[in-house]
Amino acid sequence: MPGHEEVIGTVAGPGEDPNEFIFVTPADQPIKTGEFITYDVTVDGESRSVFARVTNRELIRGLPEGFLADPEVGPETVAATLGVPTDDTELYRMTATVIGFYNTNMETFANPRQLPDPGTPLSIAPDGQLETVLPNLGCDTVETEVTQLDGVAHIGWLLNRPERATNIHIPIEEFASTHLAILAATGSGKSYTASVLIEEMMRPTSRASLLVFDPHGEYDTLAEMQGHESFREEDGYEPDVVYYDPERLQVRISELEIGDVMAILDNPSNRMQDRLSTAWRSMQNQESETWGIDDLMTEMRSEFGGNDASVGALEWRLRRSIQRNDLFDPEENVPLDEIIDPGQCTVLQMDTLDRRDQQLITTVLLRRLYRERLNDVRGRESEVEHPVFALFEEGHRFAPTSGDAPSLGIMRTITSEGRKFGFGLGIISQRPSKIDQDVLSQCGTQISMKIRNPNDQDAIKKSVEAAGEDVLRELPGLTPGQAIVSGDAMNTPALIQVRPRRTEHGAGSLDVIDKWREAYDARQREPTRSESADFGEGDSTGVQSLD
Ligand SMILES: Nc1ncnc2c1ncn2[C@@H]1O[C@H](COP(=O)(O)OP(=O)(O)OP(=O)(O)O)[C@@H](O)[C@H]1O
Repeated sequence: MPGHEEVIGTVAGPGEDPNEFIFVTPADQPIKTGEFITYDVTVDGESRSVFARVTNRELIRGLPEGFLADPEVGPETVAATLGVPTDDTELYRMTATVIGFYNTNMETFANPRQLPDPGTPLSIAPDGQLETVLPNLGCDTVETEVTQLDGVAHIGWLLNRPERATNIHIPIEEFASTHLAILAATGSGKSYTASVLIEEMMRPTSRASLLVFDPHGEYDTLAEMQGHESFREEDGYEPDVVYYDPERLQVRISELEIGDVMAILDNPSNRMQDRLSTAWRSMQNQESETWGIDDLMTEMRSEFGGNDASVGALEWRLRRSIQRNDLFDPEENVPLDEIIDPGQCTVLQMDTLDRRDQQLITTVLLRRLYRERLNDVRGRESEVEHPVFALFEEGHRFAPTSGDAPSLGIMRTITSEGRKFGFGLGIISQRPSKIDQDVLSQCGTQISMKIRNPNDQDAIKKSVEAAGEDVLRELPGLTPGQAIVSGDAMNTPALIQVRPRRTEHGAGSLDVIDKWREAYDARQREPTRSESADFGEGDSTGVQSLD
């Protein structure tokens, strides 16, 4: 309450936008843009603390005549309220946007639809209140102790405040059901932030069922959660971290849909497409789910005759692209019960698979999981009887704006429908402009970090409606680990410092200079070939042996 907190400035008058007001503050008040301030107003006869965000800051020297929007509030009044002398005082002219007062019935902000009167004293919003009202935690009082709530993820603290002064806990259920996007340029802390959230989701209070699609092998160190005391509970809980290596990733051929097969085959002619679709459909209508390319060819020949040129050409392509690729198998499929379990984080390591194979295994796995979630919610027998959250590194690879990624269709389906079936997706990407707009705009919670590329900034602005221009202006200036959190998990966007990981971070870039120096030193210590030969070691050259 402003009455209890130190006054840091005074309202001068309205700003340009209907929700904006201008206030002045002396230079010794370190108010940064993005800071949350508060003032009291009476709404329907009740005194309310309204929160506002500082969006702009300009230095003004002295108090020019006519500066204040309301002529009734003279410079002396402002200066007197601030307790500073009027002569030679440096003042800042600040712009703030009203967020609203926290309505404990609606459990979110309500806009009072009236700007503060000129002369209204302003205070810095108290840390404890911000912890309760900034994230969408559904608290019914601003005094709630958020660390006591179940299912919250401690992601970090407000950037404008001292370290750990205003901790931000976001509701896991919100981002895990209405999807998440983590967007940032390379090296800005995407996989670090994703790992922080994984850690939070795997703690004893949440025990999530997570699947990480990892095309680069960046999540090796999550295994440290096993045996780490922050993740253990007295009832015996400890997260299970399972690494699934590429050799174990297999797709049963009958799980492929005709669209997937067309994407695998190089540009088949219309006639080939026609032949293949007919035969594929008849195979899918069979009872057996374990058939291979030989069975498919038998079917095609019986339909179109053994001498059909298109059938011959298809056979060659099918054998080359499917039969000889270890990813596909007439029988084997990744068993869902090996990769999905509550309290289990499975990392699907796809680093040795090419892009097309990564997309195909992803397509088929997502389709199977979605089917099982649908069955579960509809009361039918299901292999996956609990919600699932799947996280995608290089999200633009699986849901690209252009190209023919077979995974795009199922990614769109899950982002638009998954919420109803307890299936959430997290898309991580350094190229937001290369992610399908439908998929990106369905990601309800966004964590945006440093992004300089103008196209990527535009993509974020378009899809991250919740963040607002003034907050997004910060994007290019962020440093690694700093982020804007916005969307469903927040009542209003906030600029945060992501907390340090509990486990080691394994995805840092190589320390090139150290590696060169080490390699050079190692090379210096090796005996040269001629020295080895002198000592009778290793291969000697023909010339030396003749000597
Ligand atoms: N919250 C943080 N606290 C401390 N250090 C951090 C934080 N976030 C990122 N870093 C540092 O920044 C480095 C890069 O982070 P990270 O590997 O997550 O980047 P990235 O955006 O995933 O990069 P890439 O696109 O190359 O995978 C980390 O190795 C770490 O040193």
